[in-house]
Amino acid sequence: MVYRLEAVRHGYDGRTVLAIERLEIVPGVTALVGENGAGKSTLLRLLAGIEAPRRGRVLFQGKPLTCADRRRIGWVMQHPYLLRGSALDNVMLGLRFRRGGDRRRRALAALETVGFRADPDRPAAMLSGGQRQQVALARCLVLEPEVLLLDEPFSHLDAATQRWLEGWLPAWAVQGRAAVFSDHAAERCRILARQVIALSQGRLVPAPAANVFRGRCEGNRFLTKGLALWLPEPVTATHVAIDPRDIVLSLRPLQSSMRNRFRGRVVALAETGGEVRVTVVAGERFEAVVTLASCREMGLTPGQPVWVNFKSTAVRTF
Ligand SMILES: Nc1ncnc2c1ncn2[C@@H]1O[C@H](COP(=O)(O)OP(=O)(O)OP(=O)(O)O)[C@@H](O)[C@H]1O
Repeated sequence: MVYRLEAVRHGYDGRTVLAIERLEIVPGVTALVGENGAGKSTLLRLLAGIEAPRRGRVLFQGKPLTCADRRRIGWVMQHPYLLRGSALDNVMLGLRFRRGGDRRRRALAALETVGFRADPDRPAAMLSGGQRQQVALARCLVLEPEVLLLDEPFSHLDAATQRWLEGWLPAWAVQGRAAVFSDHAAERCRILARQVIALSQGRLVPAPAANVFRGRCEGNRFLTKGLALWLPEPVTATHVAIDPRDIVLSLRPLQSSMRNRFRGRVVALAETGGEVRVTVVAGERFEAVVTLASCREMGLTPGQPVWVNFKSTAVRTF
């Protein structure tokens, strides 16, 4: 195990933004997924040792994380800060305090590893967002870290570089190494990562971070702002989550045992790898995943009325 978090509470200005009772991160690729402000970057900063939690412990390879461990952990920020000078200067900079000669050769090799195709002597100020990400990644890799923490690494990359990173990340995170990245694309997280950590409002959620609604329980109903959902049994909870794959869309009310049925309207459709993610507003904003074939069969288009159906047992509470 690479990390273990125990009873961690962290926040700013007296506000708790992260509350994690227990979390273990294993070697390989781990994805952090959640809405804007869910706490992904905050968690990455704790894993990087840049900030210490207000309460609780972050263990790194079984021992409390210390400043000395920081040199074994590479951290690439969402908006990497590059210094003046060339791309190559930026990568060589990290090697200033490291032993071993031929810093230029090592830095060039790191740039090549991350697929940097521009002139290494090009001033950093003239690089694109994606190239800056690559330089920041190379600057980490040249220090040969055991762990890589990447904050939304895909967000500024063009399609080709995204594909490159999708292939590179799992290939790097082998032999005990760990890579943790945050992302908004739940699909990519599921494909790339061995472990997906879903966060919502600073808490771990036991489901993909889609269809997470806040509210209160009343018997075996859960009341959100816009809906009353059926639960299998009365519980106490402040949130519910429904896996998008547990939602059945239909053009007419279904004759079935599914107790949760809501009439709504399609607002967006996004195709990924033979599947379509359909966003429907039906009291709340739902995401459902359907096959391309059934999407075509139903003739789903934005604005179309549809029914959102799911079983009470598909509603997870926490
Ligand atoms: N330095 C800070 N000072 C005050 N509040 C902060 C600070 N950093 C983060 N926060 C707050 O903590 C919460 C979690 O923020 P965080 O950046 O970790 O979320 P995130 O999941 O990474 O979001 P995004 O996907 O938008 O980057 C937010 O409400 C944010 O406003």
